Amino acid sequence: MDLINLRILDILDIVLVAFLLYSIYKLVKGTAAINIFIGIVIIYLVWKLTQFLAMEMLSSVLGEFIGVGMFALIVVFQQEIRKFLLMIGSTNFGRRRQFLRQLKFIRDNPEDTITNIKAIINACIEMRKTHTGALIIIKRTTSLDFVKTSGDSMDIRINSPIIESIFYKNSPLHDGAMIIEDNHIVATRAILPVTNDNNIPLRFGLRHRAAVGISEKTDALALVVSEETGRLSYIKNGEFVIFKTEEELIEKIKKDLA
Ligand SMILES: Nc1ncnc2c1ncn2[C@@H]1O[C@H](COP(=O)(O)OP(=O)(O)OP(=O)(O)O)[C@@H](O)[C@H]1O
Repeated sequence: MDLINLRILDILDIVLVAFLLYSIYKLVKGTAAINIFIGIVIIYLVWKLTQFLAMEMLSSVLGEFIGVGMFALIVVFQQEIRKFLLMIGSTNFGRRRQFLRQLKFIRDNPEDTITNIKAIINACIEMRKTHTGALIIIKRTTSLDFVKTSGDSMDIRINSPIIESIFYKNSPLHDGAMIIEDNHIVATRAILPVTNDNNIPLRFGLRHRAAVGISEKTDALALVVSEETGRLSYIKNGEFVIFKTEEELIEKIKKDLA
């Protein structure tokens, strides 16, 4: 019986390690960190080999290096570790969030709690036509207080004309990002952290880099209307999400907010 238990646990152990390694690989894939990740794996394998071959000196040097390296890793992979923890946190909290939302419906007015995605996308469609640049951030679970404080605080229930007029080129509020929480615009002119990802094509400037940056550091969703091309982009978890039609985009955002 014990043997069977041990085997099941062993399999579970291997599956979990494989999942962990795959998650780390997925996070660092396409970034400069992939080379560091491969470097660490190589050093670890060489260390294990020197231990196996009883090469005392080299093994102890590499052992020391790996010991100190753990702290260095936390510094080097700070952003990736943050993203990883966020990824775990948001999947676990997904259901709880839905439950809390349902509780909120009972307590609050649904017009305040359910984000009017259609109104946001309709505003984006209008802004596309006129090549009006826009950067809209929708909060999920992570607090956006640290970016809200960089802009102007507001409390406006979402509707398309308001969004369009905020981003209207001559509006004093058009610069920076708009922050949305539930069904309210809670800040405008917010300054977002810009991503360091070198893989973003050069044609994307600071507006897009800021959208990628905030979606890397938090679980917020970002919508960008390009002033240059009129293109509408949807960014989640630091990546551009592909969609064919506006209806498909609305469905995707609905799902991501659920
Ligand atoms: N860190 C930031 N946080 C919030 N908004 C920003 C940030 N950086 C730039 N922006 C906004 O993006 C606007 C223009 O940026 P830029 O032209 O470099 O972006 P872009 O990605 O090329 O977008 P577009 O395609 O609209 O030109 C700025 O005027 C500002 O409103």
